[in-house]
Formats: sequence, structure tokens, C-alpha cells
Amino acid sequence: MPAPRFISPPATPPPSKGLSLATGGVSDLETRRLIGTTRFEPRNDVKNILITGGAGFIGGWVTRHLAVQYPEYNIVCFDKLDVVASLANINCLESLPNFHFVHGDLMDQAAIAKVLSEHDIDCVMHFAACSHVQNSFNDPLNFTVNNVIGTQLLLEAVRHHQGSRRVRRFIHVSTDEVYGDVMESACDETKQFMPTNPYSASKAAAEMYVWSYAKSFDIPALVVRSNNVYGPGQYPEKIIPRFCTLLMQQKQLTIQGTGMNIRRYLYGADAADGFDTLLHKGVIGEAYNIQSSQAVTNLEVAARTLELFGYSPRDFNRCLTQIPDRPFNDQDYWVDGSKLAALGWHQRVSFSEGLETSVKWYRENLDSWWPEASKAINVASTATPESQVCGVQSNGSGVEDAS
Ligand SMILES: C[C@H]1O[C@H](OP(=O)(O)OP(=O)(O)OC[C@H]2O[C@@H](n3ccc(=O)[nH]c3=O)[C@H](O)[C@@H]2O)[C@H](O)[C@@H](O)C1=O
Repeated sequence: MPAPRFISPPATPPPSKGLSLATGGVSDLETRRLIGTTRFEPRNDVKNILITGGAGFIGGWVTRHLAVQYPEYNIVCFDKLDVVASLANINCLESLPNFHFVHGDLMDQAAIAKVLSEHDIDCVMHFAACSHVQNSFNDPLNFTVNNVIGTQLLLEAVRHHQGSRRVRRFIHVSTDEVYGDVMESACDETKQFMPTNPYSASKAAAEMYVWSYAKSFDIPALVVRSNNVYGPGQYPEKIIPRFCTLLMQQKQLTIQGTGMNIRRYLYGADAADGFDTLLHKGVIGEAYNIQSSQAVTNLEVAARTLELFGYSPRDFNRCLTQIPDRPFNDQDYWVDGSKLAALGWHQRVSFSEGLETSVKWYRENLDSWWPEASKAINVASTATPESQVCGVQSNGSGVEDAS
């Protein structure tokens, strides 16, 4: 396989003047920290890219990355702006001539048909989904409606928009969770699906619709199954932003079960590079894992976050509280990412570096991104003694002495 051709950013960068955030302004430099690093030769068959869920977390990273790195493409972000999304994830793009935001819901068939035709969409990247496993135990049907029916409605709209075969690439965002627990050895993309929770079942079902529409209606689809993504812009329900938020509120970190479950973490910029690589080099009809080499237990995530908040190891136990585990908690998602690596993608950001950047970002931005974030903490988990304060002396680097 020849080495991929990375080309330098365009000679004339997209205009940075006027880049601003509702929350107070961000320089072009700052915006560039919230994108990936890759740029490929733009595709000839793609001009107008629809990103569903583009104001969400992973969708936001990809929207910013493509809008800034590829002034040749028009990037149309379609998002219903539910609680986990934030306009702050994309407001820095508002003055870019190649960026468009459409507020809409995949359940609204007319709205999705309209955006496809009005923007003459020829490429779809489908991120919109209910993504939080914990919530799927409480309201499984909501996950089926949004993730399965939402995907099918989008496929229907694309099928009808296909008259002149206008959509040339349909990139469907799935998850490593469709495989279920993968512990013994790394699995490639051919592994049988064994989803273990309603969220992963809904993502597996959505994928089945994508593959079936690819066969029945010639939708040019490829599928992406990524390890856990983290970084700035993630709603504080997932473990890392949740732990940052808890510590900012001087609360104990909640460990579900033993804390020995493993997750493999991928920083947002690396994920953006992965999607960029697949947009430009991925083969239609194929599925691709995005694998992180950074495997850590939940307890390690807690310890490293505490350290970054200035706690010393002797304080750790007092800063943790064990809470009941999920009904089922996959031990690991050990996927083999060599297929994507063969296209030239590699992970650039270590977990230490990404976590440090994330902690700093949450301390500076949480309140402006999600002023109601403390509610997320309560919604995200049940039966937690979170009212307890983390009563330890910190070394002065941020967490107040709660005693
Ligand atoms: C790839 C998928 O990643 C995400 O799913 P996952 O369930 O792995 O993410 P979480 O951040 O919700 O949980 C990770 C891990 O942390 C434990 N935990 C969480 C919160 C808390 O307060 N204490 C904890 O111990 C939890 O039990 C898990 O083991 C993503 O949400 C999904 O969309 C994916 O596709």
C-alpha cells in the first residue's frame, strides 16, 4: 500500500477575521487547536458535505476540521441541538463562507429532504445519535427511535435524493460497541456483532439498515467503528468530562463497579483525522475500526484526573466513591485498527497529553459551553452519594479545600 499523500494546507487559509464564539471570542489559533492535523487532496466527486449531529462532540470535531482544512468543500451542519450538543462547538466557524448551519431533526423527513436538495449534497457523514450507554438502560426505546429510525429516515431521504446518484459517499458513524466485549485479542472488522446494551444494539441495527440500503438501493456507504473519543466539547456525561465536572464541584469521583473495566481513548483531533482519512481514502462497502493504543482502566482515568487537579496519591481513596455498576459493563473493546492504519492514519496524541489539555479546557470552558452542566451530573448516574464533598487538601492547583 503506497504511503498516503498528505498535502500542505492551502496557500490562502480560510478567513480568520471575525471568528468568534458566543461566549466571548476565539482566535484562529485557538480554533486550530480544536481541529485535526491532516489534509488530503480534495475529492473530485465531493463538493457539498452534510454532517448530521455536527454540533455534537465527535461531529463537532469533524465539522470544524473539514470546514477549516478544506475551503474547497461546503460543510453543512444539520443538528437538532439537543442537550448534549452545543452551538459553542461550531460558532467559531460562523464567518467561514464554506460553513452552513441548519437547525433540524432527522425525524422531520421534509427538513432532511430540503437540506439535501437545497445544498445539493453529494456526501453525507452521519454522526447524529443518542450516544450515552448509561441513558440507554433507562430509556431504550428512545435509542431505537433516534438511532435506528433516525438512520433509516436519513437513508430514505438519500435514496430519493439519489435520482441522479448525487450522494457519492455515505459515511456512517457506528461504534466499537457493536462487537460487545472484546478482551482476549484484538478483533478486526469481520467479527460478529454481539451488542450488550440497548445503545450498542441500536447502533448495530442502524448499521444493518445502512448495509441493506447499500445493497438494495446502491447507497455508496462505508462504516466507521471507533474506540472511545474524548476531549474538549464533550458533554459532561461521559467519564472524562464528568470527572472534571465533579472535581470542579468538589465532589467525589463515582466509580461504577470495580473500576477495572478498560476503555481505549482517542483524542478528538485524532478522531477528526481518522474521519478525514476515511472521507478521502476509505473504500465504499468497507467498515473501518479506529483503534487507540491507549488502554486504561476507569480507576486509572480517575487517578490521572485527580493528579491533574493537583491531588496527591495519598488523597485518591478519599476522592473516590464506588457506586453500583451498570446492568452490564463491557470489560474492553480491543479492536484492531490496521485497516485504517494502512490508509496512513495514526494516533498522534497520547492519553497524558490529551487528558491534560482536556482538564485545562473544562476548567476554563465548562460553564460557558454548558451552564447547566451540574444537572448533567445528576442525570448521568443513579444512586450516587454525590452530595459528599471531596474533603481533602489539594496542593493548591485548583480544587478548593472542602474541609
Ligand atoms: C465507544 C463508546 O464510548 C462511549 O461509551 P462508554 O460507555 O464506554 O463511555 P462512558 O464514558 O459512559 O463510560 C466509560 C467507562 O467509565 C465508567 N464510568 C463512567 C462514569 C462514571 O461516573 N463512572 C464510571 O466508572 C463506565 O462504567 C464505563 O466502564 C460512548 O458513550 C459511546 O457512544 C460509544 O460508542
